[in-house]
Amino acid sequence: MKPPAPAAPSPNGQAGLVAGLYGLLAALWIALSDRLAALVAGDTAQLTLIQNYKGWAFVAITCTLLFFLVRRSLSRLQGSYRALAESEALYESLVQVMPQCLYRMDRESRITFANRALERHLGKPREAILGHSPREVYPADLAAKYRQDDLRVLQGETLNLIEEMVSLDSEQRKRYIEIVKTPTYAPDGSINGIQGIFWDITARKSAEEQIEYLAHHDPLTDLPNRVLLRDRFLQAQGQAARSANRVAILFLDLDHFKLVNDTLGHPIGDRLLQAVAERLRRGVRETDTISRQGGDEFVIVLPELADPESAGSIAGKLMEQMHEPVRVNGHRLNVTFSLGIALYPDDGEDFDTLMKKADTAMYSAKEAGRNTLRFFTAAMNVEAAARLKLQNRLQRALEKEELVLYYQPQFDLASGRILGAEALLRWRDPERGLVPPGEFIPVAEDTGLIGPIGEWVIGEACRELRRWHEAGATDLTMAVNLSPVQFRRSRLVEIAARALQENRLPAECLEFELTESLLIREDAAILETLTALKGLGVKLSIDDFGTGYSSLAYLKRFNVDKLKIDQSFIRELCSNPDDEAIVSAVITMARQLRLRTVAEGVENAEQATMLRRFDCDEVQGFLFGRPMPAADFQALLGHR
Ligand SMILES: Nc1nc2c(ncn2[C@@H]2O[C@H](COP(=O)(O)O[C@H]3[C@@H](O)[C@H](n4cnc5c(=O)[nH]c(N)nc54)O[C@@H]3COP(=O)(O)O)[C@@H](O)[C@H]2O)c(=O)[nH]1
Repeated sequence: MKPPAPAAPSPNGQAGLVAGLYGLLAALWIALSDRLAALVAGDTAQLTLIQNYKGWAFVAITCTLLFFLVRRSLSRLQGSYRALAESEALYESLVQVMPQCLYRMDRESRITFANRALERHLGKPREAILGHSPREVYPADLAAKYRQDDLRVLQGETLNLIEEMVSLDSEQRKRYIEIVKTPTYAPDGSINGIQGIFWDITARKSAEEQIEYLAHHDPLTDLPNRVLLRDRFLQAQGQAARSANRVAILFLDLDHFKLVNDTLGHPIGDRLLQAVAERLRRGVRETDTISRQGGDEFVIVLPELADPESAGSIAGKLMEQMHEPVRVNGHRLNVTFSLGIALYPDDGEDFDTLMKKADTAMYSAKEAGRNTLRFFTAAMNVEAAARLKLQNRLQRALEKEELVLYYQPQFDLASGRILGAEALLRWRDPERGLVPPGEFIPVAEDTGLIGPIGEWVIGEACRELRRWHEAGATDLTMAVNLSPVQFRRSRLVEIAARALQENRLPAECLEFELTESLLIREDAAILETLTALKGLGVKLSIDDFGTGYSSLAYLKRFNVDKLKIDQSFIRELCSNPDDEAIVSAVITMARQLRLRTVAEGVENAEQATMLRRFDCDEVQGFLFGRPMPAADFQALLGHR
């Protein structure tokens, strides 16, 4: 917008006023002075005298008048000069200290004014800027863009121009600026140039870009997140709809990742996720999108697939890629995952439906034993609904006191004396009756419910053992199963110590059954917990011995007391020479290491006879007694 002209007194008007006043005074003097002199003079001599002096009087009066008028004008002018100088100084100081870059240009885009901020921005002194045009400062494409904008301003098409542009600073780095350009006007109102003010918004721009990136990526793995994945799926869906191809959604969940997190700690878990992300990246095409959904879940969108089999073979390759263990901080971790596949348009049209179905298929792969893949089928929906229901109901089972412990007796093989029992969890579900632990413990581990459930099991097993001791069976022991997940989540040592103290039980009559998978992890926290448990005086045994890992080093490191030979070796002990050899070897080795042995799953007398021949210390199995409710176990004790 053209600026309004400042309101100043007109010089012609001022001069005309002075001349008019003077003319009026002179005319009045000429017309009236002689008459006035004749009127006031008493005689001719007096009149002559007055006439002699009246000319001088006129000069004196007009000089005085001129003096005051000129002085008034000059002091006004001086005031204006002073005000102008002050405003000029103010303007100059503001313009020079302002952080924004300010410049003026003529119609040919030659810079006629530049403030210090612009000098700093360009890294050049004012002399090197003035008289030059952006063409000499910026690369051709940038200068051309600036000139285009300038022409619009010069034509008055766009008077104010605010836009984000790219500029180059003194080190030729790309900077983002926001700029306002307005025309400048000559006194006759014509546009004679451009003035521009711009400021650096690079920091804001990169913060915006960072926010934008974070909104679409997973910070741990740098992979796209669900938001970006949805976008990519929509693009792939559009292409597939045109080409009559398919899009596959692969839902991957690492097997036993919780265990890694819970036993080796979150930093190792994070590194593992990063390593897995890297391997997945290597296993897919540029056009495929891998994303992390959070936790240990990854989702891959495969666009433009000709047939469902292609999705299966890509998924198979990804699984093969995991065969090589992942090395993290000196740990060699075997990584497998369960993978579910849903296809567009076969299994659904929209992203959310397909994600849900791929997730359901992944769960089905987990249930099928993990480290496998499943395509979605309609029957899986029914299973998924059942699993969700189980999760919700298990949450309430503990509060509603629906969990119970059964006790399976353990015997000294040589004497047949009852030594104690293993506490085995059951869920007395009002809908389904007695539910075995295998059906709900994995769900409890997945949801974190194993913490409170495990705490209740330890407390209840100790209360029951107290009852037996009070009934006189003070030599009996109680074995309790521990889930590896309980090791990091709950305060295991504190819980065990409290249960023993509240029930006034000696620590050595409580035994924790641990899995081999827990012990092979070289984790300081696990070692610390096990050492503290041993410090309390409780016993440790290794459950399902022989089915897990072949490293026996942990037997020494964790100071265990007992090996429980897995029932899979006992089942065919009398008919399979391999099982016979394994059981015999384990018992011999345990004896050398001064560890006790328990054979579990003993179902017939032949097995018991052979175990006796091998000098096995203890037995547990249906031959001697099934897991039973507390009342039945107490009755059993009454008959000893
Ligand atoms: N973290 C926790 N895990 C628990 C708890 N309670 C049980 N469990 C785990 O569930 C597994 C299965 O237990 P269950 O279904 O009770 O089976 C036990 C016995 O019933 C069964 N058994 C015993 N003798 C025989 C036999 O002669 N034949 C035969 N076919 N089965 C038999 O073996 C299971 C006991 O095994 P183990 O623990 O290895 O001694 C169970 O293995 C636990 O892992 C719990 O409170 N917390």
